[in-house]
Amino acid sequence: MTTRIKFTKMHGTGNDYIYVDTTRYPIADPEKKAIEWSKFHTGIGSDGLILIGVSDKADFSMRIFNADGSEAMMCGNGSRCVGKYVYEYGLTDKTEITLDTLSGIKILKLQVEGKTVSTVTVDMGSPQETGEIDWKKKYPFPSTKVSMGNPHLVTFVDDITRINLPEIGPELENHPLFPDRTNVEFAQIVGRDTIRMRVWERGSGITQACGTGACATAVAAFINGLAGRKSDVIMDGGTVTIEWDETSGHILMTGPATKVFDGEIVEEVES
Ligand SMILES: N[C@H](CCC[C@H](N)C(=O)O)C(=O)O
Repeated sequence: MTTRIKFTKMHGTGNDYIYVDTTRYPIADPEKKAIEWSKFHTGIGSDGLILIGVSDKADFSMRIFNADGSEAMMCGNGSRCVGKYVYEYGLTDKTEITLDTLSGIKILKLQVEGKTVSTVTVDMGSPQETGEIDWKKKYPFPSTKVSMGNPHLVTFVDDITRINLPEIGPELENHPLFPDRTNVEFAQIVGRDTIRMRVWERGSGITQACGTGACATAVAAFINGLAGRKSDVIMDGGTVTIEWDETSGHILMTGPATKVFDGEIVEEVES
């Protein structure tokens, strides 16, 4: 017997995922499929798998699985692409959408040009925890922990090109200080309210961008007096604008969402 699963490949500033509408194509074992389909040479190739579903608390739900199969609480770049998907594939005609995630309900505002969604602003809620880490002699820099529902470790350096991310990324991701591991961001202030950031993502390694990581970086920059409440975060795959709204305390992330292609997975299953 064969199963057919239609999917859409999308990216937000280069952070690419496989998107499946589980109202039409249910996925029984998403952890396993995320590992299998994310592989570049034997699968589709992506940073992970995102499942779009229904919710009794919001317009839609989103689940995100990293390339190693681990499920995360939230995906900033992914949430923008979900907004684009549900509008362009006719699941809604609303341009303000609520999205149920493991880190709570997020509000998406779609910027529409004709029939396509070009950019999305996501109300990411408030940062849930911050803290400073002094590594003492272990590392020559302090770091800032910021939770956006998922854990981030942000470190500011004078020259980001000198950071060996493939080496230090997994070291910090798996440091004993972080029982659930952590996402790892290195950042450099390159102008007024302009931050260059690179990321080693928990469960996916180096990605082109990280939406929650950009939020965490902007929060850490403001806390450390390195930027104002609104800043542009420039990542390998593109730039997002982050605003820490003073009145609500919420973080607003605005950035692009791009569709790459539609595909179909046809799998033989034992009957
Ligand atoms: N690797 C992250 C999930 C993906 C987040 C990122 N791609 C984003 O855009 O926020 C974690 O394990 O918490």
